[in-house]
Amino acid sequence: MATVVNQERSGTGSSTDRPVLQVEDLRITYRTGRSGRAVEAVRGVSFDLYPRQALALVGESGCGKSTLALGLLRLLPRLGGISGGSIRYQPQGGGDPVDVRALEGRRLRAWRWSEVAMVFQGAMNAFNPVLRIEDQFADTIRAHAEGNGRAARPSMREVRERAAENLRAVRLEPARVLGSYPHELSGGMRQRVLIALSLVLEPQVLLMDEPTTALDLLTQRSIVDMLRELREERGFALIFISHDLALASELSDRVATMYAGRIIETGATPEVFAHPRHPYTSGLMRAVPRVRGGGPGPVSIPGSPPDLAHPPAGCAFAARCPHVRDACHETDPPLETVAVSNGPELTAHRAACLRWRELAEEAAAADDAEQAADAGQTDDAEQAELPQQKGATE
Ligand SMILES: Nc1ncnc2c1ncn2[C@@H]1O[C@H](COP(=O)(O)OP(=O)(O)OP(=O)(O)O)[C@@H](O)[C@H]1O
Repeated sequence: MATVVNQERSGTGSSTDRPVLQVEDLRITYRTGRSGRAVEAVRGVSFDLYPRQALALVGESGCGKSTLALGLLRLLPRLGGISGGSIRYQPQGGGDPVDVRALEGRRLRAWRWSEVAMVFQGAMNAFNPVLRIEDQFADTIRAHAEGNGRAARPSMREVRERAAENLRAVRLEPARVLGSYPHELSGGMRQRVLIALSLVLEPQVLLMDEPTTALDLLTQRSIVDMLRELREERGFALIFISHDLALASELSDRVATMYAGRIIETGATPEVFAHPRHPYTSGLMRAVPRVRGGGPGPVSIPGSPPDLAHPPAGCAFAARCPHVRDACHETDPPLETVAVSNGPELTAHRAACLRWRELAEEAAAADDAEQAADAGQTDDAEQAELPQQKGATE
């Protein structure tokens, strides 16, 4: 087990870093309807997040990504709650780890935002529409100063200075933005302001739900570049939720595919996308259209995720899996280490599929056959060209 823990160390964090967040067998349950029927939306999720690491959570709608993020921040709606497992947070510069499940009241509010902050989906709804941007900064900075028992209330000048510093960090002109109302800014600017607001208390972890949804492609591009630079400059770890695999591949060091409330595949992002070992991850990748064309067109995954009020026996993906066998309906496979990448990002690649070994062998054989066919075609083409070239020189 000790080796697996070491292999988990990954991303840009060094192997001597301690995880900033350790999530162990986390379970989150919603009570729904009059009967209070239980729906387990997160069903035993474990992962370690290292300083400076960026982890992408991918998967279809309803797989539990947002519930997991809200649970990590203890921001679940009233009918939801953590029903099992643990979340441990390691403060920067040492100190005792924090049991996040045990935080309450003032301590919880002080921890949120100043240690772990979240940028929610939909930049407009996250603002108070009647407050200028500088007042939104003032609210955040002052609320946390009070929460931490600071005697003097930060002055508006201090607020403006801190806000300006953070706005410049997200490439916005403070003079243009501070006095504006949210509706006076473009979508891309609002998203940048939200990122600046979430970073103003210098959290160690930033959670983002769909960081670039509803933005045009060029704006998405600049937000992605900015996030990458900011992470390098400030050294926070990032967890982001995305439906967009291209974004995940660009912005994350590590990816976790979620399905029916579980992580069913995880590993260093380049390794997982080059060699997906769970048929669900492969299916998600095949469902993405290729911008440059070539190769087969996108293929959707038939069916939809299971109803978590009645989770199926065995593998939750079995009903939709093109490689299903009878055993898949009986056994719920655990995450198994399928490969270890020994590059700068030492990470265990793990997948929860009974058939991963066979499928990996089949995929390797198909790759070999394809390469042999390509080589054959090249030889044929060269042979076909030779007489012409000869003819041309004669
Ligand atoms: N407020 C709620 N009350 C009851 N059940 C909920 C609630 N929110 C989510 N769920 C249940 O939890 C499951 C996971 O939902 P969640 O929103 O976390 O998924 P998601 O992967 O983040 O989807 P999306 O990408 O659409 O946000 C849903 O299928 C639903 O059954």
